[in-house]
Amino acid sequence: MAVPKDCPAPDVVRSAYAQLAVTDLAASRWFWVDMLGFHVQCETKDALHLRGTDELTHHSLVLRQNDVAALDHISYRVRTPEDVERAARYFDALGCPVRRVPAGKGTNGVGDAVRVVDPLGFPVEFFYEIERAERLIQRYDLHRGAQIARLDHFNICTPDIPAAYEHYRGLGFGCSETIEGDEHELYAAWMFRKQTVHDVAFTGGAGPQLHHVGVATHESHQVLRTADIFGALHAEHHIERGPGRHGVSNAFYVYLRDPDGHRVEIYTSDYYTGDPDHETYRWNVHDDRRRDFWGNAVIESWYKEASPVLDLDGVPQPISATILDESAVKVGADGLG
Ligand SMILES: O=S(=O)(O)c1ccc(O)c(O)c1
Ligand SMILES: [Fe+2]
Repeated sequence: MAVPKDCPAPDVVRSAYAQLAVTDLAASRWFWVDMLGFHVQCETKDALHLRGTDELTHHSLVLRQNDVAALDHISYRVRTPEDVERAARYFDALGCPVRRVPAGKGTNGVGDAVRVVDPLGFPVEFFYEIERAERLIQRYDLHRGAQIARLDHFNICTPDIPAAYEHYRGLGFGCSETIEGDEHELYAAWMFRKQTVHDVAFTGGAGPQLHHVGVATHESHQVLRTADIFGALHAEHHIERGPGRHGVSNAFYVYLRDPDGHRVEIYTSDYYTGDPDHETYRWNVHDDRRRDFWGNAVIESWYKEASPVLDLDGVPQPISATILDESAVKVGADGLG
């Protein structure tokens, strides 16, 4: 994937928010607010703007009423207002669809933004300005459900993992971990701008599709509590995978599916990646501990199901078949192959 020579990449600070199109806003409110404990920063007749207890900006998740369940866009915050225009020029030079979204014309609370369909087919927004929000870190009286602290990452399904890796390297992302074959074929990668394991990760599969949104809690007992709450309310069918310990990232996790099937990971206890010479940790695809450190199998829906994505006009995008994914090789504990 070529990197434009005379168009510097925008300086991405972090994964900032995901905007999900949902078919029943009330049912989604039950899942994301009542059960998971996201805080409602702003509610309109057709959208909810939510955030975690540690987040000081307007939102990290937007749920928008729509006739189709899909990803509206993922969004990265950039370091300066000038980086918003840099993003427009960079993606324009890549030949991608680019749309400038002035403050007030896009997502509530967000200032001037640029939305693109990136070379992998994903709708992605870059912004700098966003409304500030009240500090809730020590409002323990308001911490409920899973006690979500903040958005941590996006995981995207794409048929060409090496192309995804090259695209995000071009945006200046580091690579913390990979899953590779015996000849170093790339099956998955975790990439970062903030100094943790990832802001974005790639799962081999038909794409472009959103695999999941990863949200962080402070401690593993909150991951366990999430599973207990869903069990207590006989909503256990929303639990898809885990709780467990990841090999990659070392995080403690549980995956849930929301009423539309959007996947969310409750995730905690990964690690620091901020040194300039941070080295990528490489897992072999045949290592049964890579996805679950205790060797537990990964349910097939986790590999095969994901959310479609919309283009800049809200039209669902076609998905292309996989070039190479883990199910193409015997992967032991996953029970695939
Ligand atoms: O299942 S993996 O250990 O590969 C994994 C690691 C980190 C994640 O955020 C994830 O979703 C999945
Ligand atoms: Fe994840």
